[in-house]
Amino acid sequence: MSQQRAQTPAPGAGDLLRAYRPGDVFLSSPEGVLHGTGSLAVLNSLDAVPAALASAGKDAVAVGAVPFDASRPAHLIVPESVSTAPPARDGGTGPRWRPLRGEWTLTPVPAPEEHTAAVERTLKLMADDDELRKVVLARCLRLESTEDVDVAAVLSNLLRRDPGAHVFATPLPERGTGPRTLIGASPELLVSRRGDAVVSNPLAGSARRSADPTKDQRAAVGLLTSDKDRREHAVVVEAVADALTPYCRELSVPDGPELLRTATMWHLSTRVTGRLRDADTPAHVLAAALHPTPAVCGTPTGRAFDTIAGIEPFDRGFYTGTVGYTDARGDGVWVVTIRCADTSGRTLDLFAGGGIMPESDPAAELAETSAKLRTLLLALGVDQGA
Ligand SMILES: C=C(O[C@H]1C=CC=C(C(=O)O)[C@@H]1O)C(=O)O
Repeated sequence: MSQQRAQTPAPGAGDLLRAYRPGDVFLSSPEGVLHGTGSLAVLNSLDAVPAALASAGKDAVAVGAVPFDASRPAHLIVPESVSTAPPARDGGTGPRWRPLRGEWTLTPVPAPEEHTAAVERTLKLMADDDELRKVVLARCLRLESTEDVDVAAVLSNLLRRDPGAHVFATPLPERGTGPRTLIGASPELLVSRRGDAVVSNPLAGSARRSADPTKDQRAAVGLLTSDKDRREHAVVVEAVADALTPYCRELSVPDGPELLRTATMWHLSTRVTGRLRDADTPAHVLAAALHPTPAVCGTPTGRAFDTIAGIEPFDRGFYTGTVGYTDARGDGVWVVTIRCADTSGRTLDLFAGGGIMPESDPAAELAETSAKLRTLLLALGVDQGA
């Protein structure tokens, strides 16, 4: 395989954003920005990453997406050329707002009342099965435009609204409607590895933010003190700690969650940190061990997975999978693929889900998915009910 090239002189985050074209890979996180062009290799499994990186040079990276159903093919790329930059900054220095052209038609799949009914069915299943503690149910919102979707503009708007999020755009296998892209702004770090330092930041438990500061603060305090949300969150932290324990000689799990805010949502958040037992364990191996956490699937994993397959009337595809990169040293960042869309041509499929606990209220769960869909809708300039 040819050697991957790195760009010099070092560019800034804004330069990389301006250079992005559909078909490229772009990942921005609080740790830095990565932009890859061209492709030395396309891999359909995380298992193929080490061999591909070994032949692509000492600074090579493999980057891309793994679907929710990890038994299905991943889509990972070893780009021909990779540029990196320090993190995108907050405080008015972000990219300018880029309006999208065209008129939108919105089609929810399933219809909102069917999602509520699906939550009710799930609650019934949980009532009949003591072991089924949590199931994450999602819905899809299909947007059709009268114009081709300007993916670079959506990426720029996501980054402008949420510079601290993990903002990503990565190509997916085409489906006959032109280049296809997975794009989003995830607040949830599945795992990062730098040397022997490991970090995972599970989220679960959500409240919609408000433009009114008093209401916004009330929503945050309500979330932090909600027993139901703290239990929903604890289930995820427990699973993350269990999955990382075999790989870590030290693991630190805070006693209780703190609040994390995005432009549209409050979340309960726990930052789990550790030190690797074997410093040769690469980032994507940790990601594979963690995925799918109960933030996107449920507890126990197998039973929740089957429940989702029996109830959700659409294919999650890459939504609730993981997206990220591993480099030739084994360092990398993998995030949970949420607050995202699968787009090609004039179509965007948006997704949002929420954790169903035995005490969940179906109407509140529907409202939570609507609030989460706003991350993408607002980046598209669509400010109407989802
Ligand atoms: C599944 C999603 O969110 C997860 C991450 C954070 C909070 C969640 C919740 O409160 O239910 C979800 O577990 C989504 O945004 O589609």
